[in-house]
Amino acid sequence: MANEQPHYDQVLVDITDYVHDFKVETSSCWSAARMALMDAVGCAIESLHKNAACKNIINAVLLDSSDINGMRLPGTDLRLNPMNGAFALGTLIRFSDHNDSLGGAESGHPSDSLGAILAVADWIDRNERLVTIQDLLEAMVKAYEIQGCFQTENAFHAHGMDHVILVKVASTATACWLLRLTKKQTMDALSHAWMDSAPLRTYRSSPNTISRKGWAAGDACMRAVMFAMLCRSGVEGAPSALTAPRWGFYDSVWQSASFSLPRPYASWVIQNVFFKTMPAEGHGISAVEAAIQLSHEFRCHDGDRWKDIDKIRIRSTAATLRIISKAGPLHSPADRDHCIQFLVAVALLKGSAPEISDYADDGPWANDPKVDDLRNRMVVVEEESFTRDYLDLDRRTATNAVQIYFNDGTATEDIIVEHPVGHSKNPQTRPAVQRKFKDNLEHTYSKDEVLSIISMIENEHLPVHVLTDLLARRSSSGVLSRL
Ligand SMILES: C[C@H](C(=O)O)[C@@](O)(CC(=O)O)C(=O)O
Repeated sequence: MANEQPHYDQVLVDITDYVHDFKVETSSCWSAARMALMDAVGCAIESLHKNAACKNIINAVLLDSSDINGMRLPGTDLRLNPMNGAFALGTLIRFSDHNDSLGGAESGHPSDSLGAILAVADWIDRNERLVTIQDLLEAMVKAYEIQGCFQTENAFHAHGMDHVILVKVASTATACWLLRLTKKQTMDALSHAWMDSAPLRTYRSSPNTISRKGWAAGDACMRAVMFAMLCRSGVEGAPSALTAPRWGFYDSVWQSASFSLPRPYASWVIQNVFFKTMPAEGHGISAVEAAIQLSHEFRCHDGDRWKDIDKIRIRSTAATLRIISKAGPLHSPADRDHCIQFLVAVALLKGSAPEISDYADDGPWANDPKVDDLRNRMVVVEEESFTRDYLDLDRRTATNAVQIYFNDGTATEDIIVEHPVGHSKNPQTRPAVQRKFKDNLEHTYSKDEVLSIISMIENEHLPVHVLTDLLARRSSSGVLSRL
């Protein structure tokens, strides 16, 4: 075979042209990006305060690192190099399964990339040149779009791959843009992201659902920043990383000649993500809403009333059955927040949505026999029309239907929820996301500080470090400390 230098793959060219040349202009897009930024920052602060396991994982990687001019990790007094910062922030945002998500042939969390974007933006702003809130928001719009366009029609899970490959690609592209790499350097860095491929998604699925699903995004963010930094320093890429016969991504792992993309990259995704109003796997959230409604109507959370339940039927999408329908013991918080039967049982018994502490091994529900008892009475089936509408870009429903059958032969209405709160088509979404942000921030910041953070996010000219300075918290000793 002739060892000719290949042209850059079209996928690399298109992502690069988009990330360097696209201009975000519409005000609805800026406002969507602000809301996404607030939500993701809130999720990071929430994990820091409510998820000890998350802190242990970050500590294990950071050791005692600190960098005097480093990016400031929100909620802490850590100053980190951008790679460590991307790991830590990406993990904090994602760990509690509360950050925004997007369905499609592949599902995923577009805000995972903020781990890389904010780490890099803050680090550049402190060390090299001004980076404004507007730059940060623009990078978010672009990362969301790249990840979301790939998610729409390409099922990475069908190849065993985890969707964080897209976090890696989207974060690499936007880190390169923020760092002002040339187009050639950007394509080189992107080629590394594709060559890196994806971890196996077995850590997200039964019987191996483990906490790695919560730090995989941090890992992807960290590698993305590393590729951008390497290529900035002149490291070469592999122009045909995807299309090279035999060894490229397509021949090696994709078993197909290309990806399918729904439309040219623009700014659709940021305006259509699903904001989670409860920390739970996204495909189960409308079932939780239905279960809460039923719990209130039939007082399932009252005393022994749950014992009158004979059967619970959940109709759902193929994605739900593939990702979160599980029988048998649940072994960890990750296993529980990825189990639709656990989510519905807790919602029925509590009469409200599960919270982070409800998943803990020593939490109130993990060892409550009522939960398993109810789980055993559930039947989860696919409703093909739900799957179709979920994949239909115009409808994008996230439907579950829940119906309870009682021992006396009666049954409840079949409660169908198509657009749960958090969906862009649900009018309650914006106020709910604003409430969630305030609740998450008020763990750490005073009400006045929360108002200042909101007005900083609204100030497009503000240097990013001014925001991250306000988000930083001193430890009681006033010195740099680990989490
Ligand atoms: C996007 C999903 C979620 O809402 O958490 C997902 O469950 C998707 C998946 O497992 O494929 C996730 O863990 O990222």
